[in-house]
Amino acid sequence: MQGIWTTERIREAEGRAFAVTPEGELMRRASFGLAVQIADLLEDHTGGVSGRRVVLLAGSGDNGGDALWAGAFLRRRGVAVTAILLKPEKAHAKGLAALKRAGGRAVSVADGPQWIAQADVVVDGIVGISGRGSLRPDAARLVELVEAPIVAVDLPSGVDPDTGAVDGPAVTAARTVTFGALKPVHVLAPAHCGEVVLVDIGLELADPDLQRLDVVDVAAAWPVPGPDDDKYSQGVVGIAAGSATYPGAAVLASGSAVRATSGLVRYAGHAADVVRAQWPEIIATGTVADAGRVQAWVVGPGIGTGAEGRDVLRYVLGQGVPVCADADATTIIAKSPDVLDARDPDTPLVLTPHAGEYERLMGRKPGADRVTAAREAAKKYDAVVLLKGHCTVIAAPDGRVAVNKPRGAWLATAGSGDVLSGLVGALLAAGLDPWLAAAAAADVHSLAGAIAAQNAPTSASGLVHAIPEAIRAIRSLTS
Ligand SMILES: NC(=O)C1=CN([C@@H]2O[C@H](COP(=O)(O)OP(=O)(O)OC[C@H]3O[C@@H](n4cnc5c(N)ncnc54)[C@H](O)[C@@H]3O)[C@@H](O)[C@H]2O)[C@H](O)CC1
Ligand SMILES: [K+]
Repeated sequence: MQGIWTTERIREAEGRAFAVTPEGELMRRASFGLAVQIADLLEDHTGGVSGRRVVLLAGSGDNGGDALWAGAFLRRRGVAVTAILLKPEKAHAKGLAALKRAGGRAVSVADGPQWIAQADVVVDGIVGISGRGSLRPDAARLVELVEAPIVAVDLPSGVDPDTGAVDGPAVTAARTVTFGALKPVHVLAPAHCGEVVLVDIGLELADPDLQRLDVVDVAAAWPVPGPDDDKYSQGVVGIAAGSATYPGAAVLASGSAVRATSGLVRYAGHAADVVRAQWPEIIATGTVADAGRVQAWVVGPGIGTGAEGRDVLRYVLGQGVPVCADADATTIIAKSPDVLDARDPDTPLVLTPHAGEYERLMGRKPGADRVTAAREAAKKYDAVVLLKGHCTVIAAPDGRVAVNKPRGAWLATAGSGDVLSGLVGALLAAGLDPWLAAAAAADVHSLAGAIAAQNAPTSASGLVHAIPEAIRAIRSLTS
C-alpha cells in the first residue's frame, strides 16, 4: 500500500524534521531532487541538458524557494535559467540569491512572456501545499502562454492539495515532483499532475490518511486455487440481477464473476435462461430462495426498484454473508432504508454508488471533496462505500480510504458498473476484507478497461473478456 498524507500531516512532519536538520537543509534536499527531475525531462524532451532553457514561475513562498534553488543547481549543468518572480518583493530571498550567484536571471511578470516563449521546460513554483483556490490572474496569464512541458513543484498550482478539486485556472503538468510523501492531490487529480515522482527528503510519517493499492496488494487479493481446492472452497458468489426485460446487467455481472475467479457462480433471477446460455459454467435459478448456498451476494443491477426488487434485496441482506449492493439496490436503500433492517449487523455491506446514486443515498452531491463524501456515507450506512468517478474512492466504516489509480476514461461505458459489481462479489466470496475486495476489484476493473480499450472505444462485454488478462498482467508484475 502506498501511503498518502494530508497537507496538515505533512506540515507536522516537516515541523518535526525542521527541528533536527540545519536551516534550509530540507529545501536543498527537495530542490536538488527537483533539479535532477527537470534535467531528466530536458533530456527526454530536447535530447540534452546543457544550453537548454528553463523558466521558473516563482511564487512568494517556499514552493517558489524550491524552484529557485533547483534553478541554481541546474545552472551547474549549463542550463540557462530565468526566474519570473510573481511577487518580487516576497520572493524567497535565499533561493533567489543562490540562483543569481549561479548566474541565473530574474525578471518581472511583465517581461515573462518573452522568456516563456523560448523555454524548453517551465517549472511551476507558484504555490505548493499552502496553495488555496485557482491561479491568480497574473499567474494564470503566464501559464496560459506555456507550450513547453511543465514540471510542477510539489503539486500543480491551482489544484486543491487535499481534495484535488479544480475550480478555475490551474496548471497541467507533464511531471509533478513531490517531496517527502504523496498528498491527496497526487491520486485525486492525475490529469493535472501528470507523472508523479516522489523525492525522499527524510520526513517521518505513519498512519496515512489515504492509501493507494500497490500491484502486490492487488495481486495478493486475487485467489489462486490450491491442490485441495474445489469449486466451492474458493468461494461461491451469488448474483441477483437483471430481469426478463433487461437481462443484460445479469449477463455482465455474472460473466464478470465467472472471469474473475475459478470459484462457482450462482445466478438467481428472471434472466436465468439468457445467463445460462451465455455462461454455461453458472448454476442459474429463477429466485434467490432457490439459489443454494453462497459466500457472498451481488444484488441490484437491473432488478428494478419496485416491490419485487425490494424483496430480493431484503432476502439477500438477511443471508448473513457479505453483500455488494449496486445500481437499483442502492436506489431501493435510499428510498426505503428500512430494507436494511433485514441486515444482520455483522453482515459486511459494500455500496457502489456513482454520483447520482450517492445523492439519493445522502441527500447531497458528493462535491469536490470526494474522500470526505465517501467517508460520510461509509459511516452513515456502516458499509464500505466505493464512490465511482474518474478516481474511484473506497472508504470503510473504520476510516480507511483507498483511491484507485485510473487508467484513462475507458470505463465510462454502459454496463461497466455491472462488471465492477461482479468483480467485487467474487472477491467478497473469496473471503477478502470487504474494503480490500472493493479496492482490488476497482483496480482490476480499471486495468481491464485499459486493456479492452487499447486506446479505442470498448464495451462492457469487452471489459468482461479482458478481466483474466488484467489479472495476469498484475500477477506478472509481482512474480
Ligand atoms: N520549507 C522547507 O524546507 C520545505 C518546503 N517545501 C516546499 O514548501 C512548500 C510550501 O511552502 P509555503 O511557504 O508553506 O507556501 P506555498 O509556497 O505553497 O504558497 C506560498 C503562498 O502563496 C499564497 N497563495 C495561496 N494560494 C495561492 C494562489 N492560488 N495563488 C497565488 N498565491 C497563493 C499564500 O499566501 C501562500 O503562503 C511546499 O509545497 C514545498 O514546495 C518542501 O516540500 C520541503 C522543504
Ligand atoms: K507548484
